[in-house]
Amino acid sequence: MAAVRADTADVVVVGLGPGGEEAAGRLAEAGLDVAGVEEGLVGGECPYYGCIPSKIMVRSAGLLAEGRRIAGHAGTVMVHPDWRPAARAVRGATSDWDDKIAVDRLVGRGVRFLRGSGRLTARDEVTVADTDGNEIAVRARQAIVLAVGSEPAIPPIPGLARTPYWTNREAIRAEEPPRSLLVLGGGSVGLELGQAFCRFGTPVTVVEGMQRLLPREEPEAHELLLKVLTEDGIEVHTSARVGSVEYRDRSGFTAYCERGERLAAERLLVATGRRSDLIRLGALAIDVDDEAAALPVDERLRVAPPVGGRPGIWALGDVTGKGAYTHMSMYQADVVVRGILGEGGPPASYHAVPRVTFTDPEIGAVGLTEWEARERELVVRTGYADLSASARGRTHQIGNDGFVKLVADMLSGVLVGGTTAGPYGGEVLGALSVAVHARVPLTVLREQIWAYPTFHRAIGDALRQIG
Ligand SMILES: Cc1cc2nc3c(=O)[nH]c(=O)nc-3n(C[C@H](O)[C@H](O)[C@H](O)COP(=O)(O)OP(=O)(O)OC[C@H]3O[C@@H](n4cnc5c(N)ncnc54)[C@H](O)[C@@H]3O)c2cc1C
Ligand SMILES: NC(=O)c1ccc[n+]([C@@H]2O[C@H](COP(=O)([O-])OP(=O)(O)OC[C@H]3O[C@@H](n4cnc5c(N)ncnc54)[C@H](O)[C@@H]3O)[C@@H](O)[C@H]2O)c1
Repeated sequence: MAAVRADTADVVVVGLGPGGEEAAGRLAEAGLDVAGVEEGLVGGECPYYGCIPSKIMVRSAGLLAEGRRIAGHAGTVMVHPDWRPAARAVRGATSDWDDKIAVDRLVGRGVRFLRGSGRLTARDEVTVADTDGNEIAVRARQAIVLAVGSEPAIPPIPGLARTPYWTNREAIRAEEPPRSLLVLGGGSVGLELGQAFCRFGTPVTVVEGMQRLLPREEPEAHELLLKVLTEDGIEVHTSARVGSVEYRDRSGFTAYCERGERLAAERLLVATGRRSDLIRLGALAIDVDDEAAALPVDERLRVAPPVGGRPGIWALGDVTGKGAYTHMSMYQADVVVRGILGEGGPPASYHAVPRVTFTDPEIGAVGLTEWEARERELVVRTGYADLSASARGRTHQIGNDGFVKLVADMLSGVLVGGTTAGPYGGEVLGALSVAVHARVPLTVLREQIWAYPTFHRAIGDALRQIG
């Protein structure tokens, strides 16, 4: 067995996804000796298997959909989908899943890069094992940052584990669209990728266990998506539990639902959420329950503060369970960096977390849903505006489905949440995000002039309903 080498650093960052890379780079630029540990690709899920390649696929699919909308509005056009340019663009954006550019960028910022799997082996120590079995035990003088992200959570459905199912990773690397696709999970991954493949000609079936698609968002978002996805040709099953899964080389996958449906497809995409592996991380070494769903953090993202000369332990990104988004990981990285450098500044605040599901129409949302606001016993009033009935909706014509829904707390007189669904729904969200984040008083918002005829003008229409 190879000997364990010993090393020290001011800061050890474990996991170099969007947040870990940002934190490591900034701390090194501030003059600290930073060891950055990554077992996969520097940059993490987002640039190689998540946000970026999936949005390239969504954009290519969106072009096809727009092309098909020309008929009856602006002439005639023959649309022949071709997956190859989309796959080529994905390969280009990911450098064919090679992180050399990212590693060079990181090292250029002054980070000492260690390729390997990091495991907590003491309160102040991370042991890094490379694929050859070599180990380095790195003792942190000042801080350890845990930024290990998440991986797909695979439900324990009988038969599933033995099959060659896809997760987002295989779907993103697809060299051709499947002949047919069964999607398990009607969340962001399942709906974005399902709709994209559908528009390239794949018959798609979505199976969602809860009553609604995007169950954490407003019910109106589900209603809208159910309508447009069904119009796209996607078969949607909600409140559907898959009891078992079978796979045969010739016929592909068959999923047997508990209420009797038998669903067959060439490919099965499992998109049922994410999990973080705290056992593999060695969380017990820092007295954290390694069966927990996330690392417990305080408002400064500390798992354990620095005490008695021992380094502080910080966490950021998906592993904190505060919202699995790249912007969350980057936001938390800023709080962590300020904490380690002793710069002060505001703690983390989650009252205005924005999120966008990049279906067509896009579902943007920020802050609380109506249900969440009522659960908190706020004095809730809501406003709703239908985009297709707005001036911009009427000029936009086909593809104008969408709505704006606002959630106000009348006691504090501010918006506490909202949803902007529709064409460019994620962009329209910007205005609402500012209002919820900055707690702009309703009295001030009501005086705002909303440009005519824009989609965001529907925010003004919905505000009038709140009164
Ligand atoms: C298909 C898909 C689409 C998405 N689209 C969007 C989107 O449009 N917008 C958005 O905001 N978010 C999106 N997300 C979510 C986003 O990708 C994640 O929230 C984000 O990547 C999380 O960043 P992170 O820094 O927490 O960690 P990750 O990106 O998960 O990176 C963690 C890194 O740590 C490494 N690691 C793990 N354990 C160890 C260890 N023990 N030792 C060493 N290294 C380790 C991993 O290899 C990985 O590189 C999408 C996700 C998916 C799957
Ligand atoms: N545009 C974006 O920002 C974006 C895009 C993709 C992913 N993400 C992030 O990645 C995370 C993971 O995405 P995801 O879509 O895998 O997870 P998700 O949690 O958003 O959705 C998973 C869905 O699967 C359902 N489900 C769970 N178990 C099931 C089962 N056995 N049978 C049927 N349905 C089941 C859940 O009810 C849920 O609706 C998201 O939560 C999000 O934070 C973000």
